[in-house]
Amino acid sequence: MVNQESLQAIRRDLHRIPELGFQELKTQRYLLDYIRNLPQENITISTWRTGIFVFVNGEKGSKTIGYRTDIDGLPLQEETGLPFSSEHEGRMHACGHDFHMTIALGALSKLAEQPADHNVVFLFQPAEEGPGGAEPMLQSETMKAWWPDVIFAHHIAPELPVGTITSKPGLLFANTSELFIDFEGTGGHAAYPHRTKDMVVAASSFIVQLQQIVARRVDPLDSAVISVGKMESGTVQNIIAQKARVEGTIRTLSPASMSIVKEEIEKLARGCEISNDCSITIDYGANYHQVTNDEGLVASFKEVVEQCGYTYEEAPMAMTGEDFGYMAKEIPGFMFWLGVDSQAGLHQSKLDPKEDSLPIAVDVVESFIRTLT
Ligand SMILES: CC(=O)N[C@@H](CCC[C@H](N)C(=O)O)C(=O)O
Repeated sequence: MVNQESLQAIRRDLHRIPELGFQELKTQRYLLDYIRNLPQENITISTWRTGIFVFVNGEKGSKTIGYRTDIDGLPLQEETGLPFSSEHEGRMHACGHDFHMTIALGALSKLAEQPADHNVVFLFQPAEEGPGGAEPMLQSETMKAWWPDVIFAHHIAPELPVGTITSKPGLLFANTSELFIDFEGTGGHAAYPHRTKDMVVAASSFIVQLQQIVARRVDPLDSAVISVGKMESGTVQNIIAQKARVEGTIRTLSPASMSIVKEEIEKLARGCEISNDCSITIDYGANYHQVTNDEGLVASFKEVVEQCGYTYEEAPMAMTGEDFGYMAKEIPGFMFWLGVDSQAGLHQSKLDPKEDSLPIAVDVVESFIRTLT
């Protein structure tokens, strides 16, 4: 029985066991145990690394709808104080993937019992937060065999009230690239800075200059964000640091601006090497393609949301990244935001989404799958 109570129980179980990308072994086990307890007549299960595909045969089976949920957590210590808080030190479902998985299990339970006209392929995808599971999952043999005609996914939106759902045709999420920069100079005694190449100073000035790329190199009618989330340097207060490491992320609304930002970062690095007499290496880590929503699918989805009696609003573009962008690049698709009303936002240690949004999401997902022509 899929209801508020059963969905809440699943969500709380999953919330306790967040795991990082491609380490989601307990999560995969939990999902498989749940799925294997559903009626099996209409479903076929296939695992892929730490993820899972589930194919649900439709009554008519003329079309296949893809529905993707992400399954990984974040490297963050939870501070909600909830009785079902994360049992994994320094790991938290602070991006709502526990909600996403629960909604998918709710919809899967309903379809396994009573299939839709169309086939549905559920993708429980690892590593959305990094290093990116969508692109390799898309290239897997199972995906090729069960290739969907359309695909969709969702994300919780803490700033929206429960009962409100938003999306938009066209560009929804940004292009992203991770950014890891290592500086190496010459450390030494803090009393003799002139005999050293101070990497605290080099990295600090580099970080400040990064913002000038956004302000002066990117077309203001386009948009870019460079955020540094972590900086590490030095050993003790009276030793000048030999090394520094800066970790961040780049977001742009077009692939062209992403190239410009990276070219400018390289130039800045060469200048910084000369002026600080140091060496700098740059690694761009995981890169995600922008999410572009299919106009026709969004229009059909809006109708479904309103027919179900919920509020549909047009979403603004967001600088958030989503590796679902790779799927929507290959297959007509879209994402939507689900209102979950939490004072703390995404990637915050006190994120506390309201669980009464769960049955609403299951209702909308199931109705969309059943009514799509
Ligand atoms: C929805 C969301 O929060 N997605 C993440 C995706 C992370 C991409 C990658 N690790 C990066 O930081 O560039 C986001 O931070 O937007």
